[in-house]
Amino acid sequence: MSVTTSDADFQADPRIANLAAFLAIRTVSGEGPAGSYAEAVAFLSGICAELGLTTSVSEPVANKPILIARWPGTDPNLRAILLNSHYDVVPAFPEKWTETGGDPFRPLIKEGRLYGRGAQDMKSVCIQYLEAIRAIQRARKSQVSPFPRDVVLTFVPDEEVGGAEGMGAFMQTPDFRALRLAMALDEGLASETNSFDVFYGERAVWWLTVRARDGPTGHGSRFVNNTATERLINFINNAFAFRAQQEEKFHAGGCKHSVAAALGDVLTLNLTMLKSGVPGPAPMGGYALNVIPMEAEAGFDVRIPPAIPMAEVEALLQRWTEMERYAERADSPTFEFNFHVKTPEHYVSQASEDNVWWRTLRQSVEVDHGVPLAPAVFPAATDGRYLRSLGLDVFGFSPIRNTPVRLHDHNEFVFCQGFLEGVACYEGVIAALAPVPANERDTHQDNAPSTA
Ligand SMILES: CSCC[C@H](NC(C)=O)C(=O)O
Ligand SMILES: [Zn+2]
Ligand SMILES: [Zn+2]
Repeated sequence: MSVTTSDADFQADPRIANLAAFLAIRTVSGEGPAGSYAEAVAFLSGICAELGLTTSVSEPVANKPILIARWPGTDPNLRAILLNSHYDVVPAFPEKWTETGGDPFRPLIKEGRLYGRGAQDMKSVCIQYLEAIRAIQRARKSQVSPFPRDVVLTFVPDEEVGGAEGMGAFMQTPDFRALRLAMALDEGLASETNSFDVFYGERAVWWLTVRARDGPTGHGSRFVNNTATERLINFINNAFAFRAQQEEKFHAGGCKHSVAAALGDVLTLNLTMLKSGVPGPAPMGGYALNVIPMEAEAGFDVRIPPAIPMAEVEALLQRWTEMERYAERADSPTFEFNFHVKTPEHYVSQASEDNVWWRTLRQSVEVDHGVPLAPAVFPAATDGRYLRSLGLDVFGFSPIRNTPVRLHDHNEFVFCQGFLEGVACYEGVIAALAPVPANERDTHQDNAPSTA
């Protein structure tokens, strides 16, 4: 992307100024008391008021406000288009933010880039939605929507910590049901290529601990076999062998997508916790190092692509506990699985031409805006899974391209020019989706609460 505008020009652009001001609000999820959540909602409400949008706040969990804004359309019988975004961000390590002088919450424009925590994930999208509506209103010299469908915006907290007290709680409320949604746009990822990545589904998340318990013990000077640690290590090695196959598949997959998007096609499994040992005296490192522990535990983050059935992974977990040479022994440790997060099923929206929402989005972005779309499975979990679990078509789309993926990373930034391109892109997308006539895909969805 050639940058011809100076940093001073970008600084003077009120759309970029709005993003910079929003980036300065410290909305780190989990950093209570949630004063900054309220500040973010007040800030966004101010912009909504400028645009004449009706707003309300839903607070199913105290101090975790969801801002709802509505741009009413001309036909109240039609279901609404939802533009969802989260306003919380992940923590940052100030000393690593070399581009902003050590403060991730002091946004800075430098060489056409706007730095700040949340620049990609996903405060840029929050502001792009609003600025796109402003642009449509300006072009028409009216704040009254010309489109049949309502456009609803939801700005939610806590996505970064799993969304249970954000979108997860909100979708159970009458406030959510009152939205009467037809489909939704939600977050995507920055793309390192010239295309925009668009996500029609997500990998399922399994966070589990595996415990081998009641194994043989004894003196650390002897050959004690079939122990909890040995069996757990074997389990881990089996898991890692499968992981290696998946990694090979990932590398063989070519470069159709950015790395992050290509992850959506394979299963990843990482060992994120490991513990064992018998407590002992401090001089021995706090462990009785000459006693064989009867128990060992490992924790894993597993992400399962829609192409791999969950039952297959369940069967693998069982198989990895088996170790042929100890099959007949009575002293084998018992394996216990504890799932701390377990996405129950894959929710996938149809990214094909016979889905009117996909067709309309694709035409708007590819044909009208001239940017290719690369459909993919989101590698991690977003609030999109809650919405998809209701049967809604959801497309994860952050119109940021030719940009290194810096979400959750130091010196997160967007190109100012790219941010403005995204505003123009959403102008077209909103103008394309909001007039879609009643169709078979928006009459059967009742947006009822779900237990997902
Ligand atoms: C179980 S919810 C976890 C949510 C988190 N989302 C992101 C986008 O990092 C993740 O995928 O780890
Ligand atoms: Zn995000
Ligand atoms: Zn995130």
